[in-house]
Amino acid sequence: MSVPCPIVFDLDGTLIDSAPDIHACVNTVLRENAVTPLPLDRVRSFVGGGVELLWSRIIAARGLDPADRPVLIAAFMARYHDATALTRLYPGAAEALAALADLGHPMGICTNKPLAATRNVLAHFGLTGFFGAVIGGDSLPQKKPHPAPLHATFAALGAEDAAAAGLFVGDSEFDAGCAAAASVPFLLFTGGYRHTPVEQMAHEASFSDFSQLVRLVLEMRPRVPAG
Ligand SMILES: O=C(O)COP(=O)(O)O
Ligand SMILES: [Mg+2]
Repeated sequence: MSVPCPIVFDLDGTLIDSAPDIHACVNTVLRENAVTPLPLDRVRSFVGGGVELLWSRIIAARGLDPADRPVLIAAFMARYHDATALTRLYPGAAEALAALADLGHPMGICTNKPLAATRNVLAHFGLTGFFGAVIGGDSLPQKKPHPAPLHATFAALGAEDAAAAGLFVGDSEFDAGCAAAASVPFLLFTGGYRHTPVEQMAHEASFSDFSQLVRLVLEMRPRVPAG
């Protein structure tokens, strides 16, 4: 049989719905600074490019002083690094990961979320053992949509030739751009935090429910008997 392909997953908006925790941490910091809180939809629309971009958008939305950015980010990170109480796994995500692991797929995480917060949320949901490589938003100088984090995740899985063999599963424009820049086929989870209509995003296939994922992977990477 052919070797099961490596699969790299995005995290926020793909495996987990973490926007409610991000929203709560943001609003705690805003309240502490006597700034009007932001609605959940607004904060969710700011997620995808990492913590620095999140706060650039919050500062622009609330007309805050950009000079306060480092202090605001530090106050946010003190809460965010272990914030899991309001975060939920998307239905069927854990079952799909287990099924793909049972089929022998090496799996990794490539997220713009900071690494400490990533490791804490993976541990919280009992997912750590599924992933042979975890690259966070602060693991490298570059973040998605730069291709470097995705290349690094596949390399850490021992899959240097990821472009030919691997798959990247994500929810956002940052993921689609990263996959294209890295020449890795992209599976779009349509239930996450994207802004762009599905048909306007570059992707090889899409799914709206994790019960569809294993079949999709097997269709995209059929196991052909060797020889
Ligand atoms: O934290 C973010 O802004 C985005 O994280 P993600 O790359 O897992 O979607
Ligand atoms: Mg995402």
